[in-house]
Amino acid sequence: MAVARNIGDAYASLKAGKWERSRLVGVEVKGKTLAIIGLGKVGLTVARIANGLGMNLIAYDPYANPSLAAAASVDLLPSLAELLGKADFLTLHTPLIASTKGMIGQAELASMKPTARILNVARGGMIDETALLSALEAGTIAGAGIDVFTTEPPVADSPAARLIAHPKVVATPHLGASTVEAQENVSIDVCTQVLSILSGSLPRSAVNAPIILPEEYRTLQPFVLLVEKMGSLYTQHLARSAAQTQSYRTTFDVTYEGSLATLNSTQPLFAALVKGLLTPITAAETLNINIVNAELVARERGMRINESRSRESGDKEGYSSFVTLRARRDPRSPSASRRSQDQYFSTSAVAGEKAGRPQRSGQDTEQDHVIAGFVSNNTAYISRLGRFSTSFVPQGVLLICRNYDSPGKIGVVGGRLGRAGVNIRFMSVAPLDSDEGEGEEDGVGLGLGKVDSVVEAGGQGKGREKEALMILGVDGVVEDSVRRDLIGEDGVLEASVVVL
Ligand SMILES: NC(=O)C1=CN([C@@H]2O[C@H](COP(=O)(O)OP(=O)(O)OC[C@H]3O[C@@H](n4cnc5c(N)ncnc54)[C@H](O)[C@@H]3O)[C@@H](O)[C@H]2O)C=CC1
Ligand SMILES: O=C(O)C(=O)COP(=O)(O)O
Repeated sequence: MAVARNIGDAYASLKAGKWERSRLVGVEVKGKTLAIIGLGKVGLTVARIANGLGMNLIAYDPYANPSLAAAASVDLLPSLAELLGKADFLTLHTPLIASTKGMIGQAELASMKPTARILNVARGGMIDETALLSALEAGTIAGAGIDVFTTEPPVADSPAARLIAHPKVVATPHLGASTVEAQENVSIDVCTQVLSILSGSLPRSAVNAPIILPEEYRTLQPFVLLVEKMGSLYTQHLARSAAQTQSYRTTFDVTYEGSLATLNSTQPLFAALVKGLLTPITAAETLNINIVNAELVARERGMRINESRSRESGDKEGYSSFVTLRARRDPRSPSASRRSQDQYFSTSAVAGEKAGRPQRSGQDTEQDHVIAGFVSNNTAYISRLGRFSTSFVPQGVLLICRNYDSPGKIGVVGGRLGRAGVNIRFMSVAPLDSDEGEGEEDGVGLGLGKVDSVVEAGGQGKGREKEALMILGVDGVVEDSVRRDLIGEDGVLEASVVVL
């Protein structure tokens, strides 16, 4: 605003005792084109404010999130060259890195309108100070607003110092973040993040992690919880044995479907999966898993995690985003060996690809264990557990029973828990998934270290009867003696207790 209305020059002139109204006529920003280089946190904030001022918004940022840009009414252009010729105001909001250093030099300035005004409040060095000075003097650029310089404070007589002295330049001594509120917010942000990382949550803005914008982070958050619970449920309920789990031979295919597939980064989900898989079998103090170290931890544990995305399935079970975790126990199985070692750690499979979609029915191998889930109203739900279709909130202590789908089972389980004084918070009966055949063992169950959930099989002789799962959310502890009592001809085939 100061550059558009010649505030710096006007201020100096008036203080010098002059009254120069006609020399200091400015321009409106309304209806003008604001070109933004770098549509990150600051760039997007600038765009939203400028939108309110009635400006047309264009941006160049090869890594920007197109949906966030569209939501802020910003037209993302494919090249810097296309952007420059259209700009009435050009504002830079990138970091100073190799690709941005000197990005606006003599040639770029020459390609701009002579009425254009340039702002750099990001980092000194992105605009060539000597070239800008010449363009202002030649009248091929109308004005500049500069908060940051190649050397701070600028050396006397340097191009930066001459820019500061130039009447067409509004200059400030790196004051972008210098407000009472910003300093307070920065302090709060730092403390909040230190606290959250120390308590085991994901870092939101680590410098050595991908950029995840706050909007994206909010979308991801409930899925982070879902995926962590899916991993934990897998380890506690579906992994076949502690020995196999601890050696982590298992290969995991995790598929994000629907709107989740459009996210820039799924690294928080990857980290949550690793954390969930390890939580039930790892000492708490070694569990500080986050987006920075998750891939390393997975590699060290020999876990093979293949992420893929699919934009399809928006209508799957009525939810717009869906996560499927498929565990393949033998990485050398035919389906696994098709992928190269490197691809196991791929975190960027092609959006819309069909390859990563969970394969159903006939294509499930015996060894594959499947857990699927979705988020509704910010709450995570499990929609498939092993061979069974279900819908429950994965939280707290759960007693999971596999039984023949015949009358009386609920009474047996309810009665035994009642006698043990265990309160049932909710119960969900899960039939076989419609794609599943009957009578196959699904390998449910397994006792795992920290979680007291040894499973025993009973009544195996009736293999042709249809089965179902009973999932009970309970308050407090289910003693192992109670769990064992449930297993038998009249009750259930398997029972396990998981803590989520
Ligand atoms: N003057 C001051 O006091 C302040 C300056 N800053 C500076 O503002 C800049 C932006 O900060 P944030 O928005 O928080 O950063 P950010 O990391 O959220 O956004 C930077 C954006 O630049 C984009 N980018 C990276 N390389 C690019 C390239 N070659 N061409 C086009 N776009 C590219 C990235 O994709 C990203 O969207 C930083 O340099 C920061 O240090 C930030 C706050 C205060
Ligand atoms: O946050 C930034 O990038 C800044 O440039 C702010 O700098 P400061 O913290 O005021 O020294």
